[in-house]
Amino acid sequence: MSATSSSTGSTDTDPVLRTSGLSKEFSGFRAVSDVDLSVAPGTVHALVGPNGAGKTTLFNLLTGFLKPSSGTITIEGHDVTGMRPEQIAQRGVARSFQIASLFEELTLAEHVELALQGRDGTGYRFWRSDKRLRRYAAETGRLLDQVGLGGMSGAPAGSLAYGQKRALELALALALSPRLLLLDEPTAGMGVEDVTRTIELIKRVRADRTIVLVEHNMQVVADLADRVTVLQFGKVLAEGGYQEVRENPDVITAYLGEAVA
Ligand SMILES: Nc1ncnc2c1ncn2[C@@H]1O[C@H](COP(=O)(O)OP(=O)(O)OP(=O)(O)O)[C@@H](O)[C@H]1O
Repeated sequence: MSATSSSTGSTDTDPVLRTSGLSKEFSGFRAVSDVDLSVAPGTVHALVGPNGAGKTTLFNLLTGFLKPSSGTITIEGHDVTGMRPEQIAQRGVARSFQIASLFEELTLAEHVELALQGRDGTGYRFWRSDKRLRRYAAETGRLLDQVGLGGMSGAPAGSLAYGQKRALELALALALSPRLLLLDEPTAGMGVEDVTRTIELIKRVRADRTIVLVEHNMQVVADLADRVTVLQFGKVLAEGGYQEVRENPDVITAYLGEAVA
């Protein structure tokens, strides 16, 4: 016997995330069409594809921010189809937060402490919970260190540079101790140095978890992804290792089409 059974009845080689026939229509337009996706435990799985291929829509379906028109989503063997984002989060899934969700005047430490309170279900009552927040000080420090913001815990989020804000978002997602981490374009809008730093950061935090990332930057995909799913027109065009998919003639044609457009 090579795989151990967990309390959910799944094994450690079963997919962490699986979709079957997953589709999303917007007024009759199929943005995601019949997608079968299987994400193996402990892997970094990239979703790529030309503009408008359906990556963000698929990401939003996986995290419960959109409800599928048809098909199913299972996480660690549990059917989560149609569940709300917070119900999916309770299953050990976190997505990267958007910068818009940061509060300019709250410090980095306060952001992380609030995320930790949210994880523990103690609510977000930060205006009367000084004692509670101190409970989280050590964990907060560790998380900020992990994303390279250790020396800045008392700084307001509004004072951070763009790359640092993205690093803080990652710390907020990690605060939920997710087994499955979903990252939507973690390097979007970054300069070369921040991209390199983010790649190293994701390499550090990938231990003991599974990561799905939507990413345009092929260098990032090449460096990080064990498996790549290429989408086009809402459908899976190809899947495999990075080298395998980049040599796939259909993928080359899809990206050339985008370059010409
Ligand atoms: N809420 C919506 N209503 C109608 N159409 C939508 C909606 N959201 C997305 N679409 C359409 O669905 C298709 C897929 O969009 P999506 O944003 O998922 O693609 P993407 O691969 O993430 O693109 P990009 O790389 O440009 O971000 C596009 O044609 C888009 O216009």
